[in-house]
Amino acid sequence: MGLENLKIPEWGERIGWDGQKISVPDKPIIPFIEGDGTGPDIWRATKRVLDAAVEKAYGGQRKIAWVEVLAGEKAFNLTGNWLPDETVEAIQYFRVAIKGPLTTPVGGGIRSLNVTLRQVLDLYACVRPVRWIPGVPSPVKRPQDVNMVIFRENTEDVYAGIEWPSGSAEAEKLRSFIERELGKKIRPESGIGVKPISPFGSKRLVAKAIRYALENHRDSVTLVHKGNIMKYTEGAFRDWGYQVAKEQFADVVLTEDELYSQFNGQLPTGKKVVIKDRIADSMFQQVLLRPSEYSVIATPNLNGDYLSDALAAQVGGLGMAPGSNQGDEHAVFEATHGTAPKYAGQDKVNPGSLILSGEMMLRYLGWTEAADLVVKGLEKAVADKQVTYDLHRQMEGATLVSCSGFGEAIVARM
Ligand SMILES: NC(=O)C1=CN([C@@H]2O[C@H](COP(=O)(O)OP(=O)(O)OC[C@H]3O[C@@H](n4cnc5c(N)ncnc54)[C@H](OP(=O)(O)O)[C@@H]3O)[C@@H](O)[C@H]2O)C=CC1
Ligand SMILES: O=C(O)CCC(=O)C(=O)O
Ligand SMILES: [Mg+2]
Repeated sequence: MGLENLKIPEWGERIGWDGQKISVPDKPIIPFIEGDGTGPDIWRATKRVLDAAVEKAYGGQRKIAWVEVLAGEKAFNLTGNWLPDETVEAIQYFRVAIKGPLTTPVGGGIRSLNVTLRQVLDLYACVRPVRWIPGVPSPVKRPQDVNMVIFRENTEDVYAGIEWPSGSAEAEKLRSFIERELGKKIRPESGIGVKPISPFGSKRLVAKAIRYALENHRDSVTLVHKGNIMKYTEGAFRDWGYQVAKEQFADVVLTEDELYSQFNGQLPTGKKVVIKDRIADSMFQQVLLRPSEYSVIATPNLNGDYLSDALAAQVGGLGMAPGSNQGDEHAVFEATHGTAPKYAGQDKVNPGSLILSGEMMLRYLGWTEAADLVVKGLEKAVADKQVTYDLHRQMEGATLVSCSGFGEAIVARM
C-alpha cells in the first residue's frame, strides 16, 4: 500500500466493512480532494461546516480525521500526475471520501478524472437528491413539489469515453468493419463513440434505486430511457429494470400497468413501490409540469447527467445540488456542479452543494444528529436571507455573503 506520503492524523481510524455494510469508528479517517477552480473555496467552507456540526452534535467524542489526497491540477503541479495511484488507493482503503469538482477539457486533452474515479472504484450509482429548501428562489411555481432522488448509472453508456476521433486509424478501422461485417453505413471521417449498456450494470443500479425507495418510504421508481430510439441499450435498460424488480422485489413492488389495470390506481396492501418508465424527452417536461408524480428516478448515465442539472435548476440552481457516487463498499461524495472556473479564488460561489453532499456523507456514516444540524443551519441561513450571489441576484431584500460567509452563517445557526 503506497500511502506513506499522506498526512494521516495518528488518532484517526479506518472505516471497516463486514461484507455487507460499513462500520464507522468515532474518529474515521476520510480522504478529501480539494478540487479545481472554485473547489478550494467550497471545500474550505464545507470542512468548516461539517467539523462544526460534528463538534456540536458529539462534543469531541466523534471527529473526522481528514486526510488530503491529490487529484486534478494540484496533483499535476505537485507530482506530474493528474490522478496519482496513491489517491485511488487511499479512497479504496479508507472507503469513504469527499471531493471538490475537477476540470475536464472539451474536445481533447485528459479524460474526465471524475469519471475515472467512478470507474476504477466501481462507484456504480450516482445518487443525487433534489429537493427545494424553503426561501430559495426558483423559476417554477411550486418548487415544493420537487422532491426526487436520481440514481444515475455511473460506469457505462457513452459517458464511459469509448470513442475515437475523426480521421484516426481506429475510427476508420471500426467504420469499415461495421460496413463490411454488419452492413451499416457510417459517413467517412466520422468520429465514433460506443454506447455500452449491460444487464449487469443496469440491474444493479435499478436494484439499488428500489432498495433505496423501500428503505426511505418512497412510493415510486421511474426508469427514464430513450428506448424507442436506442432499443438495445436504453430500451434494454428499461426491460432489465422491470426484470430485476420482478426477480428481486416481486412481493413489495408492482408495475404502473398492474396498478391501473388491476387495482384502479390504489396501491394494494403489502405493495410499497410502483415501478414505471418514461421516455427521456417526455420526462423533462413531466418533471416541470407534474413533479409530484415522481420520486426515485433510475436512468442511464448521460440522461442522469442532463436530468441532474435540469432538476437542480428547478430548486434554485447548481449552488444547492448535492450528490454522491456509491458502490457497494465505497462512496465518494461530490456536488452535482463543476469547477465554475470564472469564479475561482474569489470566495464567491455557493458552497451549498458540497455542504449538502457532506450532509449526505454524515448520514451515510450514520451520524444523523450532525447531518440534521447541517440542514438546520443551512435552512435558517436561507430563511434569514444570508445568501451567496447566485441566490442573492434572484431574491428581494437579501444580504449578499461570500462563500466562506455562507459557511459561517450556517455554523452560527446550527
Ligand atoms: N463532478 C465534477 O467534478 C464535475 C466537473 N465538471 C467540470 O467543471 C468544468 C466547468 O464546467 P461548466 O460546464 O462550466 O459547469 P459548472 O457546473 O462548473 O458551472 C456552470 C455554471 O453553474 C453555476 N454554478 C456552478 N457551481 C456553482 C456554485 N457552487 N454556486 C453558484 N453557481 C454555480 C454558475 O452559473 P452562473 O454563471 O450563472 O453564475 C456556473 O457558471 C468543466 O471542466 C467540467 O468538465 C462539470 C460537472 C461536474
Ligand atoms: O467529469 C466531468 O468533467 C463532468 C461530469 C459531470 O458533468 C457530472 O458528473 O455530472
Ligand atoms: Mg453533469
